[in-house]
Amino acid sequence: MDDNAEFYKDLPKVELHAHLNGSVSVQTMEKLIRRKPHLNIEHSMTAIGKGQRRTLDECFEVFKVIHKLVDTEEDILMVATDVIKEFAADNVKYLELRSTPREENHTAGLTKKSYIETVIEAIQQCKNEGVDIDVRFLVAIDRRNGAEVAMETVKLAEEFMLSSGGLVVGIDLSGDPTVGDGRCLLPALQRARNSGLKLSLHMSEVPSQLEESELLLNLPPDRIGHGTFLHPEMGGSQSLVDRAVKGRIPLEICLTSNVKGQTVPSYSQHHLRYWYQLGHPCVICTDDKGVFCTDLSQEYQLAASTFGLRPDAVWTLSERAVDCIFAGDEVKQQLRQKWTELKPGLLQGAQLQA
Ligand SMILES: CNc1ncnc2c1ncn2[C@@H]1O[C@H](COP(=O)(O)O)[C@@H](O)[C@H]1O
Ligand SMILES: [Zn+2]
Repeated sequence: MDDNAEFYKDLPKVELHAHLNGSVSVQTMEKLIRRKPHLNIEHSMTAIGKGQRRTLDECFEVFKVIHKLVDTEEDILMVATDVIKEFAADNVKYLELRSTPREENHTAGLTKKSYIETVIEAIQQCKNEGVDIDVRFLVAIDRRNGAEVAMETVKLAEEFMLSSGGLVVGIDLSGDPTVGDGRCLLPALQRARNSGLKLSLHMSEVPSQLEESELLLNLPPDRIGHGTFLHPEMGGSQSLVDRAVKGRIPLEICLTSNVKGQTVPSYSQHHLRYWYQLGHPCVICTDDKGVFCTDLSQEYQLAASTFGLRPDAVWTLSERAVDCIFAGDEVKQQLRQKWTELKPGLLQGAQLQA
């Protein structure tokens, strides 16, 4: 990696693909482990360090461990405020957090509703404290839980879309891609779309999801998570690519997540190359900054060093991400203004160093 780390850190950024419980930092994890010593959980069980890789299956085991540590309103409030502040410290100016509402029978009071309320409370607390970041929330559907839970989740999201003052903006479809069938989730996703919730769907994160991806693309989604195996060279199809291109449906790109989860063999073989060369909207994201030990600055730096992007191209990548956010035009305008103000100082500095 080049030593121009400061440029990537100072770059104003937009984060659109961050799972709350995958984004928990080492520092926050320490606090959680101290709260629940009886669980005998060690750091090595909650993160995948430098140079390490896991199968995607093993990644999903990590989430199970983290969920044991984060199972009360108090935990969720702490985790969410810490995560928001960490993104802000990394110069993320706009963040869409996503999380799967859980109810925990053994802990008094945690319901799916209070789960969402607690995340919203964290967002509001950060706002009241003047943390310099605009945060929105996507309510997540875990595909393994089936059609009924998906519908229930959409109804909850609809309620909060109306009552949260614009904080809940959409739905995420995620969870272990090797489990469950996206087909049965279509009615819930369709309903979400009709009610004005935006859709960000994990699609073709693993091979042989061709049919499912076709159905999901018919909705269509507002953004695609990963899309690793959509294109023909990866066993996808030209018609899938054509549809994504025609709809200009942005791809959320998570380099380290894909390499550490071994769905992509190496950074240089990442599908960002394919889509970037097409001129398709691609947004650099972290996915799970805690689990994969990264941050958004590092992901931008990796994209630049892997694909030879000069500072002005990196700037354009971060600026274009603003076009892909789910919040309305007014927010987009405010962000564009911010980017315009910051541009001269940052690019001049980068050119001098280059
Ligand atoms: C690595 N690639 C991935 N693919 C699919 N889903 C993923 C994921 N990474 C995270 N999640 C989803 O996010 C949950 C954890 O955050 P929340 O408890 O919701 O905040 C995981 O349980 C999974 O459903
Ligand atoms: Zn994801």
